[in-house]
Amino acid sequence: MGLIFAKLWSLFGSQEHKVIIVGLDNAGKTTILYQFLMNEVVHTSPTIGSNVEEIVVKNTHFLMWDIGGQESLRSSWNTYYSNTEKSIATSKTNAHEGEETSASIICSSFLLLTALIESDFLLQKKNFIECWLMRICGRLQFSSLQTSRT
Ligand SMILES: Nc1nc2c(ncn2[C@@H]2O[C@H](COP(=O)(O)OP(=O)(O)OP(=O)(O)O)[C@@H](O)[C@H]2O)c(=O)[nH]1
Ligand SMILES: [Mg+2]
Repeated sequence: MGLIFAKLWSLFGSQEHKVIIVGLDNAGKTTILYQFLMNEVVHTSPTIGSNVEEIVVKNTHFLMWDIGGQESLRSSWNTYYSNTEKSIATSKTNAHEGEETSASIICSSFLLLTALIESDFLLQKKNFIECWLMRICGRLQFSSLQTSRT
């Protein structure tokens, strides 16, 4: 685990990195963004367009883009992908549609969140992030991937 984190951290360096949070409407993207930022669950409304916030972990700046997931907005998702190094995917726990989420995005999500979990800054969010990851793993049957990374 430590080795994976070291490799990831060397990739991140001390620059600014663009991260997008994608998923279907009502999946919890905006909730996650502000949970990262404020460590609390905030009241949300459906996102029209996007929200963007900066999170600083040590010297690394993550520009987090939370993109609206309503059906009418999904055709614009690809416009957010330029210069994006990492994506965080969200899926509903009780919706069949969640399976549309691609495995590659889930893998990226694992890599980024594994790094964030190891950082001092987000240590207090460890339980929240782990629960969320397990939720995704359970939904998409990725438990073997999680095991292989520990
Ligand atoms: N029970 C439960 N509710 C959640 C969770 N995450 C988000 N919610 C609720 O789900 C609703 C939608 O959350 P949002 O974060 O606005 O969803 P979103 O993915 O940003 O939705 P769009 O902006 O429409 O794409 C809100 O009422 C949240 O409080 C969760 O983990 N558990
Ligand atoms: Mg939203």
